Amino acid sequence: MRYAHTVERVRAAEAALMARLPQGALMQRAAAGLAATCARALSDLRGSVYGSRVVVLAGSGDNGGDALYAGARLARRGAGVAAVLLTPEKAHRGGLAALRAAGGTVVHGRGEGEQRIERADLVLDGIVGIGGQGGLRPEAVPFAAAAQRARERGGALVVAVDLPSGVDADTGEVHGAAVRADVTVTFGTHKPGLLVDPGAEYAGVVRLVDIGLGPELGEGRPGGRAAVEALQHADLAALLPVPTAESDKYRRGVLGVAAGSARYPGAAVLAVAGALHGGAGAVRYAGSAAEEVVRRFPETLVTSGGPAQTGRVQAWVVGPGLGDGPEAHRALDEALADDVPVLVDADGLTLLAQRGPVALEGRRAPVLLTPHAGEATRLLAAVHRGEPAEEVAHARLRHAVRLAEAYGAVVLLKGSTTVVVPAPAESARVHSARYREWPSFPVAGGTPVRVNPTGTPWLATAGSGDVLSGITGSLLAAGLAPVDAASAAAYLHGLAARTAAAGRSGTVPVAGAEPQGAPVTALEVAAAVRAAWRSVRAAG
Ligand SMILES: NC(=O)C1=CN([C@@H]2O[C@H](COP(=O)(O)OP(=O)(O)OC[C@H]3O[C@@H](n4cnc5c(N)ncnc54)[C@H](OP(=O)(O)O)[C@@H]3O)[C@@H](O)[C@H]2O)[C@@H](O)CC1
Ligand SMILES: [K+]
Repeated sequence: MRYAHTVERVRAAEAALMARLPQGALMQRAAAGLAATCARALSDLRGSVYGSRVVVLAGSGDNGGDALYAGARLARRGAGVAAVLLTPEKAHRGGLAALRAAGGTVVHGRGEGEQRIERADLVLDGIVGIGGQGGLRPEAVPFAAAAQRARERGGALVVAVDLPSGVDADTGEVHGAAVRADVTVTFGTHKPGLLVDPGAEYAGVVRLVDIGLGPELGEGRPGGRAAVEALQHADLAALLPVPTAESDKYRRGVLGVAAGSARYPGAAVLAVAGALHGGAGAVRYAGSAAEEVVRRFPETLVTSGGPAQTGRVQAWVVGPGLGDGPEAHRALDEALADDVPVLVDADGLTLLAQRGPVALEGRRAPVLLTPHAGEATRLLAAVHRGEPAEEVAHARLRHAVRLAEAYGAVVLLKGSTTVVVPAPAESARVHSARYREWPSFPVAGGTPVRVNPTGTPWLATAGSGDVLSGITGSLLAAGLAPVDAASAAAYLHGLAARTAAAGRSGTVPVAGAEPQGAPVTALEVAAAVRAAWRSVRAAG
C-alpha cells in the first residue's frame, strides 16, 4: 500500500522526531536525497553533473532551505548553480551560506532570473512546500512560467521539492498558478495532493525520500494514520477472490445486473461483459436488453422482467443505460428493496438525484455510488447547492467525501484520479443530513480515502464506466467489502485499459507517465481484465 499523510500529521511526526535528533538533521537528510535524485537525472540527461546548469528557486521557508542545500551539494560536484531568491531578506540563511561556500551564486533581478531559468538543464522548485497557502503568489508566477518555457523549449527538467509549489498538499487542489514538475522529490511520506489530480498531474513522477518519519506516522500499523492510500499490485493480489476446490458458482457469488433499455442495449452488454470478467460465479441479467445480452454472452441467466423477477443474487448493479422511464424507476426501486449490496451507476444516479438521500433511508445493506463529476453534481444538487462539474473534478476529495456523507454510501468518484470514499459513520450521517456544515477532507478520525494509481486517459471512452460497474459488482457479489470491491475494480479496470492500449500485458506505469499505445474500446478493456488479473496475481 502507498500511504499519504496530511500536513498536520507530517508536522506532528516531524516535531516528535526532531526532538530526538540534532538540529538540522532532517533537512540534511531531505537535501541529500533530493541532490541524489537530481544528480542521477543530470547524469542521464547530459552524461554528468559536472558542467551542468542548475537554477534553484528558493522561497522564504524550509522548502527553500532544502533546495539551497541540495544546490550546494550539486555545486560541489561541479554543477554551475545559481539561486533565485523570491524574498532575499527571508531566504534560508544556512542553505544560502552552504550554496555560496560551494561556489554557487545568487541571481539578481527578474530579467536575469528568467534568462538563467530558460537556459538551465535543471530547475529546482523550492518556492514553497507544505507551508503553502493557495496558488503561487504573483512574484513567483513569472519564474514558474519561465521554468515551463524551459521544459517545453529546452528540455530542462523541473524538479519540485516536497511538492510542486502552488499545489494544495492535503487535497491536490490548485487555486491559481502552480509549478509543473517532471519529478517531485517528497520527504518522509507522500502528501495526498501528490496522488490526486489536478495536483498529481503537476507533480509528474514522484520519488519518496525516507527521512525516518515512518515510525512517527504509525507505519506498520494497518492504515497507520494515513488520510489517503493507494493499492499496489501485492495489495490487490491479496484482495482478489480465488476459487477453492469446494467453490461452486453460488459460493463464488451471483451478481444481478439491471441495466440497458430498448434505446441503450449496449450499456447492458458492457456491464455484463465487465461482470463476467470480475470474478463472480454467475451473472443474472434483468431488463429489456435480455436478448442482446444472451446473444453476446450465452453464459448469462436472463429475464426480461425487473430485479424482483430474478432469482437470488448476492449484489446488484443498477443503472447503466436504464433511461428515465417508469421501468427504470421500477428497476431502481426493486434493486434497492433487496437486502444485498447495491451499486448505483449512470442513469440510476440521475434517478437517485431526483429523489435525494431519502431514497436510501431504511436500507441496511451497503450502497455504492459510482458517479463521474457531472453525476456527482446532480446528486449534490439534491441536498445542497449544485456545484459545476469542473469544480467537482478540481476538488475531487472534498466532493466525494460530501457525497458519501450526504447519502450514507460508499462513493467511487470517477475521473482523471478515481477516488473511493468509505461510507461515513452513522453519527456523521445524521450531522450532514441536517445540511449544516459540510464535512471537509480529511475527515477527522476517518478511514483513509483510496485513490486509484492505474488510471489512464485511454479510459475516457464510451461505455468504459459500464464495464467498471460490472467488474465492481462482480467483486461485491464475491463478498468483498464495498471499498475493497470499488478500489480493486478501479485498479483492474485501469490496468486492463493500459494493457489493451499497449497491446501486451504490462507493468503499472508510474503516475505522470504519458499514455502508451493506441486507443481502446470498452469491450476491449473488459476482455483485457483477465490479463490484468494475471499480472496482479503473478506479482502477489
Ligand atoms: N516536515 C518535515 O518533516 C520536513 C520538512 N522539510 C521541508 O520543510 C518544508 C516546510 O517548510 P516551512 O514550514 O518553512 O514552509 P514552506 O513550505 O517552506 O513555506 C514557507 C513560507 O512560504 C510562504 N508562502 C506561503 N504560501 C505561499 C505561496 N502560495 N506562494 C509563495 N510563498 C508562500 C510563507 O511565508 P511568508 O512569506 O508568508 O512569510 C510560508 O511561511 C517542507 O515542505 C519540506 O520541504 C524538510 O526540510 C525536512 C523535514
Ligand atoms: K516546492
